Amino acid sequence: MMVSVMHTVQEQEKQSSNRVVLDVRNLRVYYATPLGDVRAVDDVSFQVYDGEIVGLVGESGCGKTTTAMAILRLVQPPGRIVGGQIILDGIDLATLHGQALRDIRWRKLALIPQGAMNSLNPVMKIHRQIADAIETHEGRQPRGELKERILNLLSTVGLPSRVYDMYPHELSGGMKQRVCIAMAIALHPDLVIADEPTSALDVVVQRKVGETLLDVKERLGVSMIIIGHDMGLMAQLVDRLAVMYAGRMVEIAPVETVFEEPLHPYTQLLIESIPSIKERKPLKLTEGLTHDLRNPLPGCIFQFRCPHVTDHCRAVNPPLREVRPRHQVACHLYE
Ligand SMILES: Nc1ncnc2c1ncn2[C@@H]1O[C@H](COP(=O)(O)OP(=O)(O)OP(=O)(O)O)[C@@H](O)[C@H]1O
Repeated sequence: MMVSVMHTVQEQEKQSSNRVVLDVRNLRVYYATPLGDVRAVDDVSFQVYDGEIVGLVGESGCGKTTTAMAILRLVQPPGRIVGGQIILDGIDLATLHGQALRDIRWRKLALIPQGAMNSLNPVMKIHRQIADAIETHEGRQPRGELKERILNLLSTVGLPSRVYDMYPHELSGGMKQRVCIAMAIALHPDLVIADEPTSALDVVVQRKVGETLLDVKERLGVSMIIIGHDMGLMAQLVDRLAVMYAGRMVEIAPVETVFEEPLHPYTQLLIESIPSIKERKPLKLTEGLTHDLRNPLPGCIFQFRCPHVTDHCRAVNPPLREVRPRHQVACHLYE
């Protein structure tokens, strides 16, 4: 009997983790410039499952932040969403405007922006800032309940209750970043997007903030997209890694697969370039030509740096294809 109950619970968990929370389809975001449109995000598709952390990686300028801002519908001019769907719990955010969009933000979808911890208000106590985030969306709350809720949030992100009455300057960088995480989860969103949540923190604190994010995911079951460069931190944190290159998604796979058996030549070079103290390896990934994002040539975007390039790669852009469950790659080598 006990076994069958446990089995049922496991089955339910398995089923719930098969639920797609966010489905990004063929997203295109361009920035208008005097020399033509920069295709910062070009036909990007990926899914985030319930209770999953997806890490978004790729070199500077490949379109990670633009993808995140587009999901939140926060792309600023000269940027604009040119096409695609951003389906969150069955609603296409790309079609929403005004109040409908404001209702979704924070309640269903929360952002921890790059450098969030430095934008806390220096003259406002922590509890007031978290209270503001709650009351802006839910209206005024009874004092006692609000206090209890804020203390609960602080405890969820591993902060002591004395932080409630403190000012930002009294907190370390890691503590401030935890306050930002508390604000992001205050309204129980389904999905949190964190843009480089550990940059500007020292290594030990980075790991601690990483642990806090994992803990929040496990306790609240919230799904997350974490943008970053640090592959070590990604290995610690994420379930799947999504690798972007020059505005395109080139591979998305379970994190162990990315480290052990990367398929896309760019992912392979990215993994081979991770420094190791045991084995001093030469840097495989050279700086090099990419497509001009304003004037992309036909074919694969990685053709100029790819060690396996063929004429077919120069002529035809490989679409993202599923090679195994939850593992997709955009490369002609795997057709
Ligand atoms: N306002 C703008 N006008 C023109 N091009 C822009 C603008 N903002 C971003 N871009 C271009 O869009 C592309 C994607 O930028 P984005 O900031 O999304 O990359 P990223 O991967 O997040 O980089 P980083 O890791 O440095 O934050 C880049 O080529 C960038 O130069």
